Amino acid sequence: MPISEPEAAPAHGDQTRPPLLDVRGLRAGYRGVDILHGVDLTVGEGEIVCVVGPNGSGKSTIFKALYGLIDVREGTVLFDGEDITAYGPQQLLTAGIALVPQLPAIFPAMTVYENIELGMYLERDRAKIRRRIDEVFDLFPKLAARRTQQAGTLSGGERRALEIGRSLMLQPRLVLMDEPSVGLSPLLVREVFEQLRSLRDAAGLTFLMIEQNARSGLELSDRGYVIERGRVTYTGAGSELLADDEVRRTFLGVGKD
Ligand SMILES: Nc1ncnc2c1ncn2[C@@H]1O[C@H](COP(=O)(O)OP(=O)(O)OP(=O)(O)O)[C@@H](O)[C@H]1O
Repeated sequence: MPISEPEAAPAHGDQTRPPLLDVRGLRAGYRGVDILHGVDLTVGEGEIVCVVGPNGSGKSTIFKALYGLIDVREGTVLFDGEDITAYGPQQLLTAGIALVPQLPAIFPAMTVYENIELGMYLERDRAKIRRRIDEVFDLFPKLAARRTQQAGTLSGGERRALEIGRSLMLQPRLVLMDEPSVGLSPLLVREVFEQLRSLRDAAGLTFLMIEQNARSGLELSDRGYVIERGRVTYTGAGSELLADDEVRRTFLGVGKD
């Protein structure tokens, strides 16, 4: 639906509580040029929210600004009510926000177990690390079965699961995912999103992702935002956006039925 209309209630997330992530009037860019022109975006606890938009519309810039990799020039970012606008990556991790990058970030010659362990590389308490790895393996039985296998031998979907699993070592509440579908077949994309849903259900996690693949991103998320030229132009439940003629024509290359 167009941004001027009231936002649809998401299928998940407690609407009686303030959003877990509340981005207001975000303005950011590179050198003297603004790329984001006042982006508003919320993510409720337990939601899977996806940001889609054409190439160069500013999706990655939103993540860079949220993750403290570029300066926020105007606007605020609240996380569970805490002002995290100026936080850098380490502070964000401590606050409970993890980032799963788009580029493959596994160490192929190390085992699955060792790769997961790296998610807590600053921790010295071995017993604590082992406990947490067991908890992560409980959430990812397929990885648990491959704990001694070299990570380089995993399938694309399993590698993505490994990256997500490692990001959970520090027990984040919100996981930012940069294009989870990149490099995966449609079947594996579905598998990864199903994994996100079960993590949401089993561990109460919340996900915000950016996706170039607008169709699968919107199909598989609770709610979506469409970004065009650094502004939110549509928002609503993923299914509503997919059914919207204008969104379909503009982003999905589908004519009016
Ligand atoms: N480091 C940078 N320096 C200058 N301009 C940049 C930089 N990174 C991105 N841009 C510009 O900012 C704009 C938005 O880029 P961004 O990567 O956020 O878009 P995107 O929506 O993620 O695109 P894509 O879907 O192609 O990944 C583009 O015009 C891009 O050229």
